[in-house]
Amino acid sequence: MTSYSLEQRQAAFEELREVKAEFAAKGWFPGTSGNLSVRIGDIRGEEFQFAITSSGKDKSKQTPEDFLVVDAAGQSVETTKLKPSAETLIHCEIYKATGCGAVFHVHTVFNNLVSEWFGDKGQIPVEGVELIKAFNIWEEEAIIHIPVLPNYAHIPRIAEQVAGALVPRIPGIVLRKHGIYAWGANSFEAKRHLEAFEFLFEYVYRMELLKK
Ligand SMILES: CSC[C@@H](O)[C@@H](O)C(=O)COP(=O)(O)O
Ligand SMILES: [Zn+2]
Repeated sequence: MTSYSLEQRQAAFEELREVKAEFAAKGWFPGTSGNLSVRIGDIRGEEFQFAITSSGKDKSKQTPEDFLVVDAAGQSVETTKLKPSAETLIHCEIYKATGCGAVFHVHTVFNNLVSEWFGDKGQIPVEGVELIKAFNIWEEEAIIHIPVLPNYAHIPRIAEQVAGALVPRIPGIVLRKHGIYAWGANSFEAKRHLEAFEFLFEYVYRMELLKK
């Protein structure tokens, strides 16, 4: 059963459309990769719905078939031929575990490089960089650790590990040699978090080279 209005659905699609265009301009959707979602309405018990990008589309193009609405199990709640993102179950797990309002996923060269460099350690350390304030971490010279999970072809296998891998104050999780999932209370916050993560990954990558 759906618990949102047509206006809410349209507003969610519009929000996704804007973020998608901005990320596309940064080159963050190579080869049809990446997926974006925003929750529509509140989480009611275990029930919630969210708008998500449809699978396999060129996310740098804007078309009338870019988004659809799914439920907490990742099933479409609308009669449509569109398929939700192949990684919808990961979004479901992040919404359930965090109660967030938006989840954004991109593949970039920097997130792939650092995920592999620190993959065996299971976390990417970031030491004393100002931009961690984007995560509302205000301690001076704080050291944070961004979790890295192994990447599996079978998405349910990834999804079942998400909740256990989350680190409370870090609004993101990296899949090794795949990409990052970042989230926030709404799309504004999720975007701020994702942009901060990508800045930090480039910083970490370049710093590792400087140390050599
Ligand atoms: C085309 S490679 C990327 C995909 O395998 C996947 O990881 C991805 O991010 C996009 O999948 P999608 O089903 O379009 O949401
Ligand atoms: Zn992906």
